[in-house]
Amino acid sequence: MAKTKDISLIGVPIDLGADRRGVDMGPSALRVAAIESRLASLGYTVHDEGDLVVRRPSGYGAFGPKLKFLEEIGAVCDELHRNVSSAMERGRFPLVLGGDHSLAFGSISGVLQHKRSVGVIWFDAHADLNTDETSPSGNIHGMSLALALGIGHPKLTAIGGVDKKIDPSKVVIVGARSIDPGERKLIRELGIKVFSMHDIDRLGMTRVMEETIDIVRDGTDGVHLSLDLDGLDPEEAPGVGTPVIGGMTYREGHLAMELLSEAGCVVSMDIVEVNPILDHRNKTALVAVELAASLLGERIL
Ligand SMILES: NC(=[NH2+])NCCC[C@H](N)C(=O)O
Ligand SMILES: [Mn+2]
Ligand SMILES: [Mn+2]
Repeated sequence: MAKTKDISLIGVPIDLGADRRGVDMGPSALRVAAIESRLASLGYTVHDEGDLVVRRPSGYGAFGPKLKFLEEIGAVCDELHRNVSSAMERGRFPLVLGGDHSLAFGSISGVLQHKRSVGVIWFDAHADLNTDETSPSGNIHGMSLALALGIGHPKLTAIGGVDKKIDPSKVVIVGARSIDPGERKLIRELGIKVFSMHDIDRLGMTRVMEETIDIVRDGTDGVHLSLDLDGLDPEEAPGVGTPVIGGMTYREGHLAMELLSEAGCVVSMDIVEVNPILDHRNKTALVAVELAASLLGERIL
């Protein structure tokens, strides 16, 4: 699908944005699941750029339990912003291997450096639209979409340049089934389009993705896909830290990727929340690699 034939794999071994430890081993689990050779078999030249360095904290840090590990997460997102940006500068497709979902505002700000306007598809059981004021947990992985919209702690929203953020009318959340009260309020205020599991059940994935693609592609010059594995049902993707029952099936996930691949609009991607400690025989990383391969052009026939 993508016009670019070079992919940069950027590992971000961070688990500080979430409560359950172990998601920092996600990049390794995805490599063990053969992400590099799978994408190479589709004709891409894959450049594995290794992992970013994540500082080890001693406590929650200066901002306390309402914004846990803000300094370390901010530092790694700043670094990721530079890495994604330089991959795009070299004409490569940045594929970010997480790590928890806090990293996404770093990758999105990197993409924004190169595009006038970017659409975002947030594939997730959650909305990740909390701020330090609304978050029930203080975990930054539940705040990253809000941060990408420029909402949240200024120390984090400043990453990548304050003036350029994504437009809420160009964001679509797909697969949501666990939304906090403050997030619901923000979704209404900003008019963010959400296809919840209820909508997927009623409309079917084909219609959901057709409408999603229309929204994110219209008036933008590229789409960032942020794929949180907990969007899938825990039956298909058990290795995640915040599983929510009633998610997408394996086929629904694939169909979404195949339709996106046909649309040819995705320019960058995150794979996040793969936690091998909670997984069964690397099942979740293997599914993630399947989905990435579908997105990047693999077909049944
Ligand atoms: N990326 C994720 N898995 N986010 C889960 C967020 C859970 C909850 N909404 C919170 O803010 O704490
Ligand atoms: Mn998420
Ligand atoms: Mn999630």
